[in-house]
Amino acid sequence: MIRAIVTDIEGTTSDIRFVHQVLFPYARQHLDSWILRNIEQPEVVQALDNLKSERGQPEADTASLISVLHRFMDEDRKSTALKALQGMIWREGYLNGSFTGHLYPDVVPALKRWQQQGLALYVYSSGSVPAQKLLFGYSDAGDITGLFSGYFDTRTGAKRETGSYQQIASQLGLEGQQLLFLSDIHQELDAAKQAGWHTLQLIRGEADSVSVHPQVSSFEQINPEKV
Ligand SMILES: CSCCC(=O)C(=O)COP(=O)(O)O
Ligand SMILES: [Mg+2]
Repeated sequence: MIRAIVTDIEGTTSDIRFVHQVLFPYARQHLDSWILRNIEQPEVVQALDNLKSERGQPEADTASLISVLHRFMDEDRKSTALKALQGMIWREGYLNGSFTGHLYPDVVPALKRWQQQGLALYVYSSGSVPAQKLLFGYSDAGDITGLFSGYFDTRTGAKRETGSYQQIASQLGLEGQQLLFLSDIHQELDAAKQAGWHTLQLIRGEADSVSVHPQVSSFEQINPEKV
């Protein structure tokens, strides 16, 4: 029996185009000036120190770190340091009204229904936990953070690694068979399935004929009692 649902964001609750055509360009456009303006903020120092560690370059200067961050953005690298900094930059965009977090219209009614059924709801995304809270806190449907009991990001591990799902299950005190993971990416679902989780693939756009996971095109089609 499913006790908790863990959802991906990009391509699952929210349009990939919002992430790739709104959020990522905003971070790219503001990255250099934002870092230089905030270089002494402890969370920025921490993220840049983490980037130096990720790169094995403890002596790297700010200019070379900024250039690494641009390369990571070009490659859509799920670097924890980049994701932390993107989240900090997006905060300004949400607060100044540049954008709101996109949600497919079927998402909030389903989340509310599942919560009323007694299921606990969680998020697992490569976006940092603060970035996840911003997207759901300043979403098209207003602040829906109250629907979630917790958030996981790459600090728990990469989304295509089975160990990440074992780690999340252990932190939630649940068995894999009590957990359902929703994602658009079959490699992420493969990793979750390997950890014993139930899986459902969201097909919001292009078909995925290689996937072995059950597929739906909307949260409306999901009945957690029948997975
Ligand atoms: C918090 S929304 C931004 C998501 C993001 O930064 C990202 O890289 C999406 O990665 P995911 O693994 O969730 O597809
Ligand atoms: Mg996704």
